[in-house]
Amino acid sequence: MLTLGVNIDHVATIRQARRTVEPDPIAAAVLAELAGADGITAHLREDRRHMQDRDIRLLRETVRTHLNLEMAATTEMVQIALMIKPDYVTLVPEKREEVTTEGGLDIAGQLDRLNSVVDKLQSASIPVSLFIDPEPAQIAAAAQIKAQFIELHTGRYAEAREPLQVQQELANLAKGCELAIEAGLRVNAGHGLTYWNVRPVACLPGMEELNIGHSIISRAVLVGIDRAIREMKAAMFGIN
Ligand SMILES: CC(=O)[C@@H](O)[C@H](O)COP(=O)(O)O
Ligand SMILES: NCC(=O)COP(=O)(O)O
Repeated sequence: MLTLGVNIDHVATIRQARRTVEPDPIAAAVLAELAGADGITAHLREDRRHMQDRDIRLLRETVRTHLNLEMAATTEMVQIALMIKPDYVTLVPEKREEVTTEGGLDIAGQLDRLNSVVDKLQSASIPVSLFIDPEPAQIAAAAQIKAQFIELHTGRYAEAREPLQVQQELANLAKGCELAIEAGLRVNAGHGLTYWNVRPVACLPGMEELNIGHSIISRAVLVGIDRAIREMKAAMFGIN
């Protein structure tokens, strides 16, 4: 059954705009779970632009579904993950200057380094997901280093505007999903998914979890987080 991981980073983005204590992403996570979130996703960026270390510690104590910690594959982040023990880690590429995560990990280009990070996390019983573009070489590399999951980066699909381009990007995601499952990987997806574009991705055979943040939190500012999450689940499952 397809699940929804609600990414609460942008609750922290609003708090950090004033370096104050509200809104608290921990409260948002509790409300998200009450509204039907199947998991909570949080990205602890190296520059701490939104989530803070304290948030991750408290989320670990309070999340009742599962906690997906998104992080760069750095020594500092691996230490944090080993201490926090999230339910799974998603390794993502990070650039200080980017507005948001611009592309997937180049696993094929840093196989040894990522292999060692995946090993460290898995040795501590933390399953690992790798955030990648739907490219056959990256999928093969993810299988080679024995990650349990990949998360297909849906950014190019979300940004496509011409109908043919949208279809092409969706076909790339479908092919990526199929190749990954054949290679023994479990498949999640996310980035840039909205109420309007989520359904075709939700329908891809074998898709396990969609991680969605910006669109849900944007709607939550206007209609409340409970309604925003219930409406996203309805959009995923094609319920009007
Ligand atoms: C990896 C990913 O797609 C999301 O976690 C995204 O990075 C949300 O955080 P930012 O908006 O800081 O990029
Ligand atoms: N990994 C994707 C994610 O967690 C949420 O991305 P977005 O919906 O905020 O673009």
